[in-house]
Amino acid sequence: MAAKIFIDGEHGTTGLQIRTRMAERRDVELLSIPHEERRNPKMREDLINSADIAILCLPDDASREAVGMLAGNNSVRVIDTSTAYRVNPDWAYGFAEMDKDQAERIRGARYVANPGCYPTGAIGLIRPLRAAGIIPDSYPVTINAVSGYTGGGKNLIAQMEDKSRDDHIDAQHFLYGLNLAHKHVPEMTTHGLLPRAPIFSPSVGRFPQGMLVQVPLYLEELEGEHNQESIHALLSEYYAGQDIVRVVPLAESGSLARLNAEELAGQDIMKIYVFGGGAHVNLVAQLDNLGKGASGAAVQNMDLMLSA
Ligand SMILES: NC(=O)C1=CN([C@@H]2O[C@H](COP(=O)(O)OP(=O)(O)OC[C@H]3O[C@@H](n4cnc5c(N)ncnc54)[C@H](OP(=O)(O)O)[C@@H]3O)[C@@H](O)[C@H]2O)C=CC1
Ligand SMILES: CC(=O)N[C@@H](CCC(=O)OP(=O)(O)O)C(=O)O
Repeated sequence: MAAKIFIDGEHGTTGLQIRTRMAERRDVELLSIPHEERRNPKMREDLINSADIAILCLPDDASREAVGMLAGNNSVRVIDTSTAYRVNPDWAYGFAEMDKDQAERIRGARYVANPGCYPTGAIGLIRPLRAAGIIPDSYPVTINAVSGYTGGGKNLIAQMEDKSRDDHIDAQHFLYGLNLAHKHVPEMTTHGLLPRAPIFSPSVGRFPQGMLVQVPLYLEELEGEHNQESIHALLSEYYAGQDIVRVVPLAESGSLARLNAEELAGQDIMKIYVFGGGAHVNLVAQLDNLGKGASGAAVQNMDLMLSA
């Protein structure tokens, strides 16, 4: 029998992309809410409680409200794409490749918190080196990133595209999160296995989908003797045996003069590059903020849960 899936927030940016990815599938039955009823609490509550898996594509507060609608229900499983539960130990963190047992945790979980787009890149770069003891506790980790503007949902999309709005943004590229307290920092710290918060500086470019996340490192400050090759070998081994997170061979990355933030738009994979050489390396993750950074990961997690 087809599994019943309800996407609460199906008319938003992340929800629509999940719906598109499931359109041709016969193994799932999508329970749908009409656009004009999308904020109707009674209808949402009925649909959430009728699903095998509810995928929440809502702002944090609305996600918490949706989870509250499941009081007394012990069967519906939840994937939440918001920030609300990402560092909650009762929820499995939905980044299947982040360590060897994570896919199994997701498969067996009732509650799965889908990672943020920036944390997917940052954790993907940092966690293997922290797990191996190569980035010491004292290392001052910094993360710089650029996202496509769909990362800000319907509101930012309208601000970027609609010139008639009072709050129209005409910049080609802007920094934000200038107080260095972006909502993703706790998630990067926890799942990056960092003993203190990294400095995270996000930015947005005038392109809809795509993302680059950079973690530059001083090799001499790492634990043990390291060079570009040894860091690359460690990451390659860490991500061996699956094909969603791909470590780009040094021969390929070494021949690049530029890296395009939009390269993986429309794809659900993430590529990891080890640039640099000499005294420094720059670890870079390239992904689609709506792919492995949101909707692609949600569908991957749903598939894991359905395979339990
Ligand atoms: N966009 C991205 O790249 C990523 C987004 N996320 C997260 O995914 C979640 C959804 O984001 P995104 O799709 O970008 O946002 P959007 O603003 O594009 O979509 C959110 C949807 O939720 C609906 N909604 C808002 N409040 C309520 C409510 N109280 N009850 C029912 N429906 C409601 C909105 O309705 P209305 O049309 O009326 O506003 C809209 O359809 C957020 O938590 C976001 O942080 C995570 C990773 C990446
Ligand atoms: C470009 C942009 O605005 N991006 C969003 C994060 C996108 C994302 O990962 O969303 P959640 O963590 O909210 O689920 C932001 O910085 O708030």
